[in-house]
This record gives sequence, structure tokens and C-alpha cells, in this order.
Amino acid sequence: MSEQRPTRQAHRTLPKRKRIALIAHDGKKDELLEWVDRWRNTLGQHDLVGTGTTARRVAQALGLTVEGLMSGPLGGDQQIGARITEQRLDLLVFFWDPFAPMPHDPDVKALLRLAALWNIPVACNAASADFLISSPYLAEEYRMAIPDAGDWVAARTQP
Ligand SMILES: O=C(CO)COP(=O)(O)O
Repeated sequence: MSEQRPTRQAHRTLPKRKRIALIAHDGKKDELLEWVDRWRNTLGQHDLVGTGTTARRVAQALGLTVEGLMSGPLGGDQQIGARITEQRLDLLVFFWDPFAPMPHDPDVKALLRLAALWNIPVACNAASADFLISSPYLAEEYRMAIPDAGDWVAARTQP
């Protein structure tokens, strides 16, 4: 049973204009702001969304439009995870803090699990975010394999 997993026969095409999530733990927010500032023109050509505090700080400091969801500890990480599951998010930039104890660690794990599951490009620090944002795929459509959800349910409901 534990070996059961969905096939990866479905596909999804990421649009040219990406939906990018920005999240940073408190100890990493300044680093994220610096990173966003460096890539401000590029990021301005995409749709940005973030957990509550991160989104507001990016919007206030840099004047970018960022859709603010709930703050992470109040459910924002899970909202981002839901968007991934619904194929409504294309990239995740999440500067999580390896030094901070995470009071809502299960939310963080759940979000990273969904990103891995749905084949979402993820950056967890400035260097990986540099690579991700400078990829030629950023401004192009990108076709990728994703789990076949229909197949998964069908296999589990066979009489
Ligand atoms: O907690 C977070 C990520 O796990 C981030 O939430 P905030 O952006 O509201 O600080």
C-alpha cells in the first residue's frame, strides 16, 4: 500500500505569465526583500501572491502588487498549497529559516510536500531563486508532467 503512487502521465502547461508565490520566515524576510528588489522588473511582469506578512512587506517596501493571503501561521501556507493542488500556482519562492524553530512546522512540510508532488519549481534561498528567475522558461510556456489524479482515483475505486 505504501508503494502506491499516482502515475505521472498527466501534463500541465505553465503559462508565459507565471503565478509566483513569495514566502519568507521572519528571519529571512529582509533577505527576500533584497532578492525581490534585485529582480523587481522581472517580477513585475508576473502575478505575485504571498502569505500575509511577506506579501505586505514586499508591497510596502517595493511598490509591487502582491496578492496577500492569510499569514503563514494562520493558514497562509495551506492556501498556497491549495493553489498548487488546483494548478493555480506556477513557481514557489520560499525562504524558510533553517535556524528558527517552526511553531507551525506541519504547515511548512505540507506545503513543500505538495510542491514536490505537483512538480512545482521551488527556490528556498537567494541563489536557487536567482537560477529559477533567470531561467529561459520563465517567460515561455513550459509543459511538464504531473500526477494523473483521475487515474489515481480510478485505481482506488475499482471494484
Ligand atoms: O509563516 C510563514 C511561512 O511558513 C510566512 O508567513 P508570513 O508571511 O505571514 O510571515
